[in-house]
Amino acid sequence: MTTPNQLQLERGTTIFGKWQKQKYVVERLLGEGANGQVYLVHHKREQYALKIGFDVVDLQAEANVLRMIAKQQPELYIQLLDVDDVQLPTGESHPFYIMRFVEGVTVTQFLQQQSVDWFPLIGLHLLEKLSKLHQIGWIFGDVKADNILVSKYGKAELVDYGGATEFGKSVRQFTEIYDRGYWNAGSRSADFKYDLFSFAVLAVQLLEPEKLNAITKQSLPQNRSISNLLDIAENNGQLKQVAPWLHKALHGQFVHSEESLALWRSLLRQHHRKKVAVNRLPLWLKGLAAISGAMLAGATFIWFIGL
Ligand SMILES: Nc1ncnc2c1ncn2[C@@H]1O[C@H](COP(=O)(O)OP(=O)(O)OP(=O)(O)O)[C@@H](O)[C@H]1O
Repeated sequence: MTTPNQLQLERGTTIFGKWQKQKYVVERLLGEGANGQVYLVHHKREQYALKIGFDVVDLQAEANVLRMIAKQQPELYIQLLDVDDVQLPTGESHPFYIMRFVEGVTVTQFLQQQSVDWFPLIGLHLLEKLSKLHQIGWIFGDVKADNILVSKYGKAELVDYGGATEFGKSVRQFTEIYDRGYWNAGSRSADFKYDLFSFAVLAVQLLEPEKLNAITKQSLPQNRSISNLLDIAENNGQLKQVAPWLHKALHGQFVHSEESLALWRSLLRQHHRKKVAVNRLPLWLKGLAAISGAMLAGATFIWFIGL
């Protein structure tokens, strides 16, 4: 049996479905993970993503989840076009399914290529998607950088619904550092707060990767806690802007998903207003503001050491 890292479909390979008799032509590999490989393919002049797996039961379960969510929440634009098996020239049979091709690069690459200033807007798009999923009683489960693709203008999409789980069930698939249990902050039972927690860890990871890495490497499992994450956030300008949101998400204090979305939006608006106000100041006033800022910092320092 071929193992995940042995399978390699060359450009131009034709995938012919055993049962549905549809034909797909491979363009290139989009990505791979523990459950399979995802290829860009074309079919009747349209581009799609084809996920080919190694375990029939796992892939079928994933396809069933996609089908269910697509039906219940059309606003997520999930498409499941075909589910079938293919017999490769090696004689081996593999299950596959066809879904919408999501354009973009991973969120980590996007922030590196553009700027971390895009993070609040990308975060908003993601929270909107998560909230749509929560509305129908499902969580995404495996919120992590590799499962977020970002295209032009910071438009973010979730890929890999393999971890999607109905409220109340045990989370089907998760990645350690984004997991609430890993931080001794709650169970692995699916509720909307689970996704929001992972999103908060993701925020810290995207903006302070080294500091987060140091904590996960150095601290003993029993000593890991959300205060480690909040301490990092306090000392980062971008994270500080959304600190009230991170605090609530990490403590599991949001009452529903829409509340979290509304808070993120209002923090974004506040930040935007501040930026606009500073940009509108005449140059001489900006200088004065900078000087008074420095004076304020100095005064605060003197006040501190005087105590
Ligand atoms: N619909 C899609 N459009 C474009 N790229 C995709 C799509 N689905 C998946 N990918 C790419 O393929 C990669 C691997 O896919 P996926 O995460 O589904 O595999 P996996 O085996 O379930 O991975 P993991 O082990 O992380 O769970 C993704 O990280 C993403 O880069």
